[in-house]
Amino acid sequence: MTTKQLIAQIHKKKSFLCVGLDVDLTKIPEHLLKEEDPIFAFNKAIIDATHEFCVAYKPNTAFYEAYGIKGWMALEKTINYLNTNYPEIFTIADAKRGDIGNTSTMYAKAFFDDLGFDSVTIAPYMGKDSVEPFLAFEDKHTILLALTSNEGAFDFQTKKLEGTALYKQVLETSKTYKNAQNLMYVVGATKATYLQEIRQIVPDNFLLVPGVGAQGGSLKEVCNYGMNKNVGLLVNSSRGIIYASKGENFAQEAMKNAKELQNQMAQELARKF
Ligand SMILES: O=C(O)c1cc(=O)[nH]c(=O)n1[C@@H]1O[C@H](COP(=O)(O)O)[C@@H](O)[C@H]1O
Repeated sequence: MTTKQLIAQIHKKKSFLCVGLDVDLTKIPEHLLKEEDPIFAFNKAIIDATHEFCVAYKPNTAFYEAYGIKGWMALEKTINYLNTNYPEIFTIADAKRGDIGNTSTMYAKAFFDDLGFDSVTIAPYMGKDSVEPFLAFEDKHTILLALTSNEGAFDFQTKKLEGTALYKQVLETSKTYKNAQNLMYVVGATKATYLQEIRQIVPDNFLLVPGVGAQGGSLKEVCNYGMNKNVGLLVNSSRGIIYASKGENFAQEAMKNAKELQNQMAQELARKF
């Protein structure tokens, strides 16, 4: 999906919500555990109930890898289900990869060619030659970790190196990479006050913003500081939506939570556009 198509979907649905599909078998309704593939059954129900209110889904691959071959097959079924039934939805493989060049090429093939995701999250620590193999897929998006939502972000990301915070160097340097126009960046909602400065460095790129909901980030602050002329935001909530209820009505309750966030987003969009 192109950035232009993503922006059109955001305006059409009045939403820049990304629903995180972080499936934990201990948290899903018990009746689903009897299904042949409980993870996919859960995802299918959540997707069918929430797709009207969001523009993206983000399965975090850890939650699939943890269940071995069955988990990986559930991930494959989930992305195939999305690509077949909801091709207008932007898909993110939250895999946080990045390695020496030839290995990154294989990761890129896995998520872009084999699974058919629109984008993948990448850790920038290994630098240019670890990121460019993902950017070589010109019709795909590479989402680089910039300033993450967790406490450990202060260990390295905000530390100054030659006078400039490391996360700012990630933003500046990655702009020089080949096909940098296909870069998006992760900025945690819990770090919303940093967004003003981040927008000075990357005014045009989309930002994937996790951390509203379970981690306590504020959607309003994210919008105030992070929205650009093309909206430029995908705000993710995982647990806050998909685990709204453990009962038979889990999908309806997830829909209510997705709709509530979408409503808030529609108000923010109406203020700006
Ligand atoms: O790359 C991410 O998506 C990510 C980056 C970050 O800084 N913080 C963060 O929480 N995430 C992911 O976003 C999701 C947040 O989930 P909830 O806290 O349940 O909404 C998880 O899949 C995290 O791995």
